[in-house]
Amino acid sequence: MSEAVSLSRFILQQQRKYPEAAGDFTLILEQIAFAAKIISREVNKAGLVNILGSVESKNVHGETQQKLDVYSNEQMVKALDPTGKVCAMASEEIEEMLPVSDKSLEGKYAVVFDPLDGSSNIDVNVSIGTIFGIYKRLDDNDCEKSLLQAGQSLVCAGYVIYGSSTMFVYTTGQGVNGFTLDPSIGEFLLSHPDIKIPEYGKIYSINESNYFRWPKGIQEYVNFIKQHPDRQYTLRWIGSLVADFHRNLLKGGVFLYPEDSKNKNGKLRLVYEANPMAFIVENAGGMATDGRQRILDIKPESLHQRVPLIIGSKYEVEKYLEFREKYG
Ligand SMILES: O=P(O)(O)OC[C@H]1O[C@](O)(COP(=O)(O)O)[C@@H](O)[C@@H]1O
Ligand SMILES: [Mg+2]
Ligand SMILES: [Mg+2]
Repeated sequence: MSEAVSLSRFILQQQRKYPEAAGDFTLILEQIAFAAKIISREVNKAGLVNILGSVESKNVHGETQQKLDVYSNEQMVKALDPTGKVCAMASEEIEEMLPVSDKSLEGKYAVVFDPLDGSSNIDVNVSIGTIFGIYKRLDDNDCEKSLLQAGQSLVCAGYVIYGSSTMFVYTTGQGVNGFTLDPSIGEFLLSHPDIKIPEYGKIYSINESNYFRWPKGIQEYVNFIKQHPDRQYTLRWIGSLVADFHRNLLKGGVFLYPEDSKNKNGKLRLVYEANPMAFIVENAGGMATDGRQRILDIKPESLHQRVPLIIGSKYEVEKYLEFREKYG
């Protein structure tokens, strides 16, 4: 039986590679894992405690906020701000940049997050998640700028999946590693070292109910993979980006939330959904594009801008780009 390696020990071992490191980054990552454990506890007993359903308020996207959206957002802020290491935060659930307490103004990092991903699945006990990205502070005077950096400037990105087990998956640019929560000891333990996404996959994940609103190139691409001459593809759509992405990361495949006549820029948000996932997939050997350019090259203009997202196994994403090139 291989030795159990806790997330805390793994993070510390990574830190030792940087003798100049002061431990700020380590503390931030530890606090995100801490918030994830608290959210996981509430998710696991969601039907028993008053955390299902929605609250009156709507978020900046006009979506009715779920109680768990609000609760998860609070846990992330409560975990990050007291560190004094985070000078700015951006969350899906909050319109403006999140204010931080005075002592954090000197913080060297900025954190973006989707506190609860897959909100439409909360009340029906289907896997949901949390997504995060960490940037180095850009400018001493204007910390908000640090939140609007291109994804290629991320120093760390990860997600937590609250599914049959709770997993914490992250990368700092040197490989992608997955840790499973052992509730009996309250520790994330290394269970999926050095994850590599297969170059080819047989799974495609797209909300086909948007078919007739797609540009021709996307319709032709989906028609093609349904009648692929050599390989039998299968459709899987959970409706939680984290869960659909996680499955494809392990098994190979492609996730697509492209633009359509209703959602001109797709549905997902660049800063705290597309960028962190793109950083992870590239570090696992995969690809992420908006159909025209690499997601990580896009310079965000606003905290909540949307972007078409095509992400997953290299061959599958390249095949998609071929069809867009050919049919528009
Ligand atoms: O309802 P649709 O159109 O299938 O969209 C599902 C997508 O929307 C999302 O739920 C959006 O994320 P949030 O739940 O964080 O708002 C993604 O997780 C998922 O991939
Ligand atoms: Mg989301
Ligand atoms: Mg969300």
